Amino acid sequence: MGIIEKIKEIEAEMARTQKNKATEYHLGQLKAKIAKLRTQLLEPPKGSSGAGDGFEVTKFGHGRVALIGFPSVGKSTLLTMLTGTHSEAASYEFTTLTCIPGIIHYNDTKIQLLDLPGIIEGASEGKGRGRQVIAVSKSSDIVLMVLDASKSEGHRQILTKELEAVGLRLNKRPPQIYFKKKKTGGISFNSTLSLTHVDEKLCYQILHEYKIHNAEVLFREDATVDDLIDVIEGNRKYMKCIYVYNKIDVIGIDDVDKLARQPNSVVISCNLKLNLDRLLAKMWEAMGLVRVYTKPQGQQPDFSDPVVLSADRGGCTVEDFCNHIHRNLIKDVKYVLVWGISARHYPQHCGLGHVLQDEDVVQIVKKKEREDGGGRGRFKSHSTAPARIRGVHGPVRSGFNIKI
Ligand SMILES: Nc1nc2c(ncn2[C@@H]2O[C@H](COP(=O)(O)OP(=O)(O)OP(=O)(O)O)[C@@H](O)[C@H]2O)c(=O)[nH]1
Ligand SMILES: [K+]
Ligand SMILES: [Mg+2]
Repeated sequence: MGIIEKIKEIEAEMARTQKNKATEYHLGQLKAKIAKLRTQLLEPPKGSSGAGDGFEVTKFGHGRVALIGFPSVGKSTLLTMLTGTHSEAASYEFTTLTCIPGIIHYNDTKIQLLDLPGIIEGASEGKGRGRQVIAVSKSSDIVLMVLDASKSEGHRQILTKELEAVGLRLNKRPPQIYFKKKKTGGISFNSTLSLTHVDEKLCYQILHEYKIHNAEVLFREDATVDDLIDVIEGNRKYMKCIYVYNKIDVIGIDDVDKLARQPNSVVISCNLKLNLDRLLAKMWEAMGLVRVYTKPQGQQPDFSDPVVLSADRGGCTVEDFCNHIHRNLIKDVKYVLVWGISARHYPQHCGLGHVLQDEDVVQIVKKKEREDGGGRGRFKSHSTAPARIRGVHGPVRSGFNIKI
């Protein structure tokens, strides 16, 4: 029996089993069995490199966004609109057969947008190009799930299930469960609060299913069996997802309003060019990119070319910033001067651990080098730059006046 058949069989058994206190251990065990099989399913076949079939597109820019959706929801139309790169669009399904990259220029950064073939129910088990599409979406920073506003709301659930089946967790944070395998000592099970979904016995059973007999488990929230399995599997990818409802030109205003009010959702129309700026703003926000402008000593900051950092990819500290500029720079840095949202006063003297925020300005002060203006006190008395009020003032550069 193949892996998919085994999964189907267990799913059928779960559907047959009534949910109650007496069956919860058995159901938990079945869930773990399915999770293990799904992980097996994800292992690339021997001798293959994973995605394959022209789907490996070189990463480019400061972040990567994948367009995931059923066929003919308008993914390719959207890529063409946002990037200017042409991707064939047509009224028949599966027009796009491979991965097509484009570049969005936004807020002085470059974001790689990937158009992908449509996926359908069963994609996680290899239907259509599901496996390749999913591999590419895992390689991206966020997902735009493109949906046809005129079609069933159920599509969103189906796609979410497909992505969950391969270990993607959309708009969720990792469960607050500490888990560490040990060599000896048995299993220690603890929690910082009273649990309503999992007890010691159930936890033991799940661990047993994974042949884990020595481990430390600490629940820091009232997590579920699924959460526990996610933590044990350890291969889940937590990603932001924006639900993009396209084609609002063909539905009524009441329906548009309902869709627009859902969390993490944007309603658009490619045909009428409606709300695309809102989509870009949401996408940007979800990516959490941090632009840092460097200010050479004695000169105005260079506002044309930010160093782009990200908390998810590499971190946003002063140290990350320095390493971004040059990997040997760090040993010469005495401290840095920071202007912007992360600074309490301008300029703030900061060490390597200081966490930078979007649109901060940084001047590096090297060892054996005098800082700007000959000293902190004097510099401070000259710095009158007002803190930027988001959304009211323009970007920091316009309201920013650094005395040099
Ligand atoms: N009414 C309307 N139609 C749209 C809109 N955007 C795209 N379409 C149409 O929807 C059809 C499918 O568009 P595509 O861009 O090919 O969709 P896709 O998701 O890339 O499709 P596949 O590559 O086949 O998965 C085309 O006929 C488009 O013209 C829109 O905002 N409103
Ligand atoms: K199409
Ligand atoms: Mg397409």
